[in-house]
Amino acid sequence: MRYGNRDVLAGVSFDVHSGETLVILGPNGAGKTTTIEILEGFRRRSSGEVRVLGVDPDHADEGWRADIGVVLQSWRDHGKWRVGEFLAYQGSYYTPFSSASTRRPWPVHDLLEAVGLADQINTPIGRLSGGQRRRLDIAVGLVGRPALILLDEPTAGLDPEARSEFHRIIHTAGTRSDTTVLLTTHDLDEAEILASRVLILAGGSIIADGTPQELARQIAGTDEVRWTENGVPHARSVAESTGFVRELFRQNGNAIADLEVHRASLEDAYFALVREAEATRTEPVEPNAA
Ligand SMILES: Nc1ncnc2c1ncn2[C@@H]1O[C@H](COP(=O)(O)OP(=O)(O)OP(=O)(O)O)[C@@H](O)[C@H]1O
Repeated sequence: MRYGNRDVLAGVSFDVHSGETLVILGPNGAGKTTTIEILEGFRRRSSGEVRVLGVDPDHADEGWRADIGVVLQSWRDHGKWRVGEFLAYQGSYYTPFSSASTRRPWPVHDLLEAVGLADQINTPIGRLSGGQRRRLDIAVGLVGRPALILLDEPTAGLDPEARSEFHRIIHTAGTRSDTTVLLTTHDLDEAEILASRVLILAGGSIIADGTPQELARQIAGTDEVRWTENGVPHARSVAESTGFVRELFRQNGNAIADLEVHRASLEDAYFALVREAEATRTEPVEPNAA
């Protein structure tokens, strides 16, 4: 993707498999929204190949669109509509695309129940709180029971309870078991909870691609195990903490107390990778002649 003479995405190449939850991480301006918008068909790429559910999004038809759910960073304003009637209206678009295997749309009452907005069914959208509004955005993304759902920062502005409800919705609530989810977030804990795979974008390129565990191990390398033995503190960095702890207990289980295992986290990996990518992009500074 190029704006003017500036490439904002270059050499970005990845596959997403059916049923996967792919989380795209990256600093501000990395190109996450641009990537999602190209996949949605909202933005025309400058060059390259894209197939989404087997179709080029730049030449897709209504049937393709009905298979895709979208949650944008912010939805257009429909302040005077009531929540229930707005969802029924959005859902009616999907009726012609209903089949025996995928009943469309998702009935309004059930969907509002699933996203925690059942009590707001008659509330005008303009009177929803920010978090309730975000739940509605998510409901709009799900109303067609999509095969693929694309979400741009879906949990921005949600309180911790709403956030964890959202995680539950993404995992289960009525979505098809083979639903593929692609989402962007700045929340590394969320990525660790949701992702079957993580892509890290920085400066318009993919700098990492793997499961959260693979990325954490690849970068941070080791787990930290701490314990006391007969009251004496010990600490050890090990590659595989489960086996180490098993052996520790086998050898001297009764003397061991205060066991703590700190596993290498996605957060450790994320910061290490982004720092490395940013360092290699920085122009070398001329040494001072003095
Ligand atoms: N219409 C546009 N014209 C020119 N440049 C643009 C346009 N839209 C986006 N960009 C640039 O493309 C780059 C990628 O932007 P994008 O919004 O995809 O990043 P992002 O990773 O989603 O960022 P954030 O985390 O802040 O949402 C940025 O440098 C941005 O300034």
